[in-house]
Amino acid sequence: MARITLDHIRHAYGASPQSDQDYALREIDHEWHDGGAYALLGPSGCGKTTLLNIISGLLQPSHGRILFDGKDVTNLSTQARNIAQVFQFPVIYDTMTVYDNLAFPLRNRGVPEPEIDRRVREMLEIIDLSDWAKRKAQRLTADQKQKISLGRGLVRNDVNAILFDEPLTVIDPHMKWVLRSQLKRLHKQFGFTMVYVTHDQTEALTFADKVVVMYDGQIVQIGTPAELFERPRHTFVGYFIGSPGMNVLPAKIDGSTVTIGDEKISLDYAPDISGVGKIELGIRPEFVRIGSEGMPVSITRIEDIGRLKIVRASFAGQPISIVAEEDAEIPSEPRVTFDPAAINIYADSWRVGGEG
Ligand SMILES: Nc1ncnc2c1ncn2[C@@H]1O[C@H](COP(=O)(O)OP(=O)(O)OP(=O)(O)O)[C@@H](O)[C@H]1O
Repeated sequence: MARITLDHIRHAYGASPQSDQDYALREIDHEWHDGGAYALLGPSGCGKTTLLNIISGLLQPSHGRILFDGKDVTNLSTQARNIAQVFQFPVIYDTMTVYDNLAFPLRNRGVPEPEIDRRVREMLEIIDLSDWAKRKAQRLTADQKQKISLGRGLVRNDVNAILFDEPLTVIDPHMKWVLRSQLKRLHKQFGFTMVYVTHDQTEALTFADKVVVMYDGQIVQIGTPAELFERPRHTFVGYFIGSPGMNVLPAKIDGSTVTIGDEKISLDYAPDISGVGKIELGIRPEFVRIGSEGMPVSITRIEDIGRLKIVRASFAGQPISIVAEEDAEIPSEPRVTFDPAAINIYADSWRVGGEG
């Protein structure tokens, strides 16, 4: 397995790019740990597949280098980089048996037959296809075929990294959950370096130790699920992670006092906002308390979601979401307070000040 260094990578699909907008990937400069499980998460078109293809060698970046364990592999093919890939749709040999499909990448590398047999049988157990080993792959369902693709990616233990591009799209919801848990277990057991592309936050947050959030051709934050929830570095991370997403309210700041409409909130620090245009306060709906204390709100709608309810309201002329316990009493003249430790201040969309 390898440590992956993305050394000042940029990529434009068109010739002679002029501005940032012409780049599918703007500058990316990061090092990913050997044995880490990373999820690349972001909306359609943000550059996830472009970055994955640069790591695998399917695409040469317009600028920068990619290194595996410090060795420059920018000009090496996928095969020479020794990468396993699992794509959105199954890539298997229909006319081979399930067993032979799994054995294929090992036979290709000259692994001795007894070792192949041991590893293929182990993988058949993991993907729950032992009873199907002797069947031709063409008779299988789409789910089962994709399980073979996953198995083919995981059966080799000599790869530098395993890359997954939305591999569970064709899998039914219950099986998705099962396979995701199995991937996580395999990662713990074998310590593969894994990079997993998805636009589904649940998938990213359950699979990865580190989630790489991408937006508009940039990595806006790399963090644990808890870090992304508690301290979103960019307002996009706040909106994108969490359901409902973070409340982001236009604000003004004077020293340590934030003003939203006519309401004033004191911080225990004075954010450095010199020379910045747009100021916003971010607070997650889980950290807004509703009751009879604090600043007035007017309620628009209440959505019951089981043990909790989501209150949609208007605060200082701005829409705001609040998560409350199912049995929380909401007074006829409701008011809100913000948990001071959960307030984030953003200057031109990037978080400023405060610890963490
Ligand atoms: N072969 C190509 N030629 C030109 N532009 C491309 C090509 N492939 C991707 N792009 C553009 O590059 C940008 C990033 O695309 P990319 O496929 O990497 O995003 P993504 O985050 O993987 O999206 P999705 O989730 O829809 O797959 C998009 O604006 C896309 O239109």
